[in-house]
Amino acid sequence: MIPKILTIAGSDSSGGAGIQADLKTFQEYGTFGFSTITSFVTMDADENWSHTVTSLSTDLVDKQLKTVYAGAPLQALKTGMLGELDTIRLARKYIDMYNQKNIVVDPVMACKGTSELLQPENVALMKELLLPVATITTPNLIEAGILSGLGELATIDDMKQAASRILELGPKNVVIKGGKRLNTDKAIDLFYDGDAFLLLENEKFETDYNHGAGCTFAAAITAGLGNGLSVKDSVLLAKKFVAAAIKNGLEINPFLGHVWHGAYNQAELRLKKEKN
Ligand SMILES: Nc1ncnc2c1ncn2[C@@H]1O[C@H](COP(=O)(O)OP(=O)(O)O)[C@@H](O)[C@H]1O
Ligand SMILES: Cc1ncc(COP(=O)(O)O)c(C=O)c1O
Repeated sequence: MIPKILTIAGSDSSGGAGIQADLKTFQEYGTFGFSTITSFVTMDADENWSHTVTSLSTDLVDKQLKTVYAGAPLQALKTGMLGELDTIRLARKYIDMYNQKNIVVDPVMACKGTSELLQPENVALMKELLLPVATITTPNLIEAGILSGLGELATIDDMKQAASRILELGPKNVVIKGGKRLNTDKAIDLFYDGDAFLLLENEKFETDYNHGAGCTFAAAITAGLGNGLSVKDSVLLAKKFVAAAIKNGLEINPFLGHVWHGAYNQAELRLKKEKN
């Protein structure tokens, strides 16, 4: 049976991040995507692409979750941008009610290109209710600094310290995305399962077309878990998947460029075609 995967996240109408990134990625992984939308992120072209986040009522979130969980069990769940505080409570309620496994918590706190934090008051509740049940959490460098309480992270050693602190909050695994922000030649992420640190590296691409990279990476890990891969293998494959998506990023509008979620499979297909 095809793995069923749910994303509880915000909608990015521009198509690169949020729910849109998640569903595209789930599909690329051959899994069946479900969604519960928590909020809408809209961007204003007259205001230099400034972001506005409008949250959905908790009642509507509840109705979506009821719909999703009415069917058979879900093999994996990803959380992204969470709207109201009650939405976080609801997510936890459904996780407990349906004994949900394979939970990826992407602790989305800000959109790329904006320094302003999105719903900072959510961070405390996410720490309290979602991180303790997470199979893995996927903070970027800024989010890892905030979750760990260590502030600015500048080195791999800083990332290791942050990873240890984040694991104390309850998730079974953590991957901190050094990505473009870490001052290294390669794009380096740090995976930690409580036993050993593993550095994941790939070429750092010179591109600004990276909108949606974080969502795509977390969605790929979720779909890997849903497909039955181990946590480590899911992370290793997701790193390749998102690297291809960034390498083949697309100019979408005058303000930003998106990762191309279909790039990894298209490259595979091309290779297969060339072999035949
Ligand atoms: N310029 C880049 N070249 C290669 N990989 C990158 C680049 N920027 C980010 N990545 C990778 O993309 C994934 C998402 O990271 P990042 O963009 O930092 O997340 P977020 O969108 O949450 O800030 C990570 O695996 C990171 O290493
Ligand atoms: C709904 C939503 N979720 C998450 C993000 C974070 O995106 P990224 O994957 O680029 O970090 C954004 C950014 O615009 C968004 O609109």
